[in-house]
Amino acid sequence: MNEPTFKFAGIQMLIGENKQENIKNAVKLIDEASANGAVIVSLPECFNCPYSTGVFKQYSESLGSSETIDALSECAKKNKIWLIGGSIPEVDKVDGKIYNTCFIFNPQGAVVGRHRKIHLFDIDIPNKIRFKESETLSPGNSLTVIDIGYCKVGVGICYDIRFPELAMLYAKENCKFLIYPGAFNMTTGPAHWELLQRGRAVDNQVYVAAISPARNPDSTYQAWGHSSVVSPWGEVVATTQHSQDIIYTDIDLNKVTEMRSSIPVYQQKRNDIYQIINQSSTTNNTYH
Ligand SMILES: NC(=O)CC(=O)C(=O)O
Repeated sequence: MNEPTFKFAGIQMLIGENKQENIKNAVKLIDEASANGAVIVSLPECFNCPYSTGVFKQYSESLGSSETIDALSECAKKNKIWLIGGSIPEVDKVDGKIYNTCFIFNPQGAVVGRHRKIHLFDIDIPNKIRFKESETLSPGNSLTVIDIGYCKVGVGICYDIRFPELAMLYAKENCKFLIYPGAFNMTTGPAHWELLQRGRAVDNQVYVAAISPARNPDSTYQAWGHSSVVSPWGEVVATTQHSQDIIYTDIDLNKVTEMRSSIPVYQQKRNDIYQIINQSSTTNNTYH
């Protein structure tokens, strides 16, 4: 077996209320990750604004007139890296709806993917946390698969990780690496963050990365942090605590092949009993 290995970096950045400062911080940390050899880098969910339904509209931007997208495009091009641009509140120029959107850039700086969070984070855990993204956001309707040359990568945003069907569809599309910019909190983070990543990784025999903001004591939403990468075997191969940090790991595609040949669940699926079907258009390559 001689599959390629490549370096991934996840940026666990501190996010505040000042959009320009957030963008500046993101660019500085991406430059650092690239200088340390990362060829693919991911930012966290809502990296240019506070994670709060009350402010998404005010911070929202559209492709074609977005200082955030322009800065990320320039940064990907300068560093010649693949960039999974966390997420930002995106307003659609045609329908006016706001989405929680991850823009993805190739090493030439072109937007090659746009993942709009499919499953909105609507939860109510009595006396702990109530959050309703659907108060201001609309859900996306398609999967996002990017071929980065080394392998195909499937992208989800935060709550999307709770839906095994999405990860299974990505595996069916032959993705070997799933990346979820996310922002779990102090209630769900300790309970589910790592468990879900390990579950998605082992079920689908893929690498899984989940990249969080750093915890900001001044924020109304306290992010769990603990950005991590999990191998197809289910081991946590990179992680951190809750402060600003960059995590690095070598994504060794031999590990995917080894796992798939030693425990061949894909050949053992009982498609005569159950099936998982993609009913969306897998990727939408026309952006406005
Ligand atoms: N923020 C999210 O979308 C999801 C989350 O925090 C959770 O599922 O828990």
